[in-house]
This record gives sequence, C-alpha cells and structure tokens, in this order.
Amino acid sequence: MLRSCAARLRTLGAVPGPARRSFSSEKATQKDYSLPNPSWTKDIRLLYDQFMKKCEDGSWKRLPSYKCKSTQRVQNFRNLFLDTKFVEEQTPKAQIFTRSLEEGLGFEYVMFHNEAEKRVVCVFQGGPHLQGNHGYVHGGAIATMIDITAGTCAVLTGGYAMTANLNINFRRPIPLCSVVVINSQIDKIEGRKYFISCDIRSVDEKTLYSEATSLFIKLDPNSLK
Ligand SMILES: CCCCCCCCCC(=O)SCCNC(=O)CCNC(=O)[C@H](O)C(C)(C)COP(=O)(O)OP(=O)(O)OC[C@H]1O[C@@H](n2cnc3c(N)ncnc32)[C@H](O)[C@@H]1OP(=O)(O)O
Repeated sequence: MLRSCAARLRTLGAVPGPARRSFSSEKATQKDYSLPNPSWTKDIRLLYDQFMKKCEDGSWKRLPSYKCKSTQRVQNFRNLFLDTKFVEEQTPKAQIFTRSLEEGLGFEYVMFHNEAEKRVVCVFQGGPHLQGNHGYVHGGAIATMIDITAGTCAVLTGGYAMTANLNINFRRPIPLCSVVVINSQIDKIEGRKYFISCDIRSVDEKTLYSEATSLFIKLDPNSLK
C-alpha cells in the first residue's frame, strides 16, 4: 500500500524518484531555451517579435538552443574530433555553458542567422547572476556572448571552428538585466581562417557598448585528437 502510494506521488511529481528525475532532466535538456520565458522583459520580447517577422520570408532563421542535445552536428563533431573514451566518460555530464544557469538569472538570449549576409544577431538579456562591477554585467560574460555569437557565425558558414583570437574593446558598461543586441558578421575568409567582427549596441542602437574582432580557425580533424 505504502509502495503504491509513493509510486503515485512520484507520478504526480510530489516526491522525487529515479524515473521522474531522469524524465525531467531529459525534458530540460531538450527544451528550446531560445524561446520566450517569463523572465524576458518587454525589450527582449519586442526584438524577438521583430526578428521572428524577418524570419517569415526565410532570409533570417531563429536558432534553437539546448542545454545539451545530440544533434547530427554534435555526433559528427564527436566522431571527428573527440576520443571515444572521453565521449563515453565525460560528455554525458556536459552542458552548454551559457545555458547552465537557472532561467532568468544568467544568460537569456536568442540568436538569428542570415545565411546570405553571413551574419548572426543575438538578442541578449544579462541576468542578475552575471554581475561584475555593481549593477553591471561582468566583462567575462560579455566576452562569452561575443564568442558564441561570432563562433556560431563561423560554424554556420564554414563548419566546425574554434576561437584562435578575440579582441574586445569595452566602451560602455552594460547595465545588469538590460537588453542588448550583439551583431556579428564575417569580414573575410582566408583558407581555414574566418575573420569575424562583432559589436554590442543598445536596443535603440544609440549606445555602443563593446566592439570586437576575432579569428576562428576551421578545424582540421588531425589537429585536436
Ligand atoms: C552552432 C554551434 C556554435 C558553437 C559556437 C561555439 C563558440 C565557442 C568557441 C570557443 O569557445 S572555442 C574555445 C577557445 N579556443 C580554443 O580553445 C582553441 C585553442 N587553439 C587550438 O586548438 C588551435 O590553436 C586551433 C584549433 C585554433 C588552430 O590549430 P590548428 O592546428 O588547426 O591550426 P594551425 O596552428 O596550423 O594554424 C592554422 C593557421 O591559423 C593561424 N593561427 C592559428 N592560431 C592563430 C592565432 N591565435 N592568431 C593568428 N593566427 C593564428 C596559423 O598561423 C596558421 O596560419 P597559416 O595557415 O597562414 O600558416
């Protein structure tokens, strides 16, 4: 009787159990974090809606974003660049860094890709756990967002690539919990080298918060293993 009660409570989600834990963690990793959630402010929703409108003619695409998902792209990367033992032992625990904080507290963002223009735009709301100086977003968090926006631009244009160089000028501090727009574009491709520039501006585009240049190198399967 007690056992069946406990099982029912677990089914209803009232008490934790092994089956429920694995089900909810699977759901959490498969959730698309680039979709609006209750922590999103009016500004990020407005920009999200504007970009979703631009997606209607197919020129822009919203990029889904997961904590961890075994897509074909990820599988191919593992096969090409990672050691089998490492994949078996370490990757089950791996999560995307920018999706590892609780909803609303850290990195809230959505990216859009324009293939013809070789551009990726990221609309970013830096939550309260990204504080550096009092009331402002930490420079490391800003660098992270520049890196993944430019990195996404490189990967979607040229395939698997890694940051070799990243130079950032921090022009103005970004207020915590505000919304900014990160714009990245490929300036030049030379063989395996992808030169990508990036800037971060306020929603009204009047304030330039940061600007960056970066170099991404397309990976050679022999260079990492
Ligand atoms: C949709 C999914 C989106 C995912 C976005 C993810 C974004 C996140 C990206 C990251 O955070 S990556 C993590 C930080 N980066 C690293 O850990 C990379 C560490 N560095 C390396 O592993 C290697 O240096 C690298 C793979 C980048 C290059 O090694 P390789 O052996 O493939 O290339 P090689 O060293 O032969 O260099 C190739 C060319 O690039 C040049 N190069 C390499 N590093 C450079 C550098 N730092 N500055 C200038 N040039 C550089 C190098 O001189 C050479 O030029 P040439 O062909 O003209 O001779």
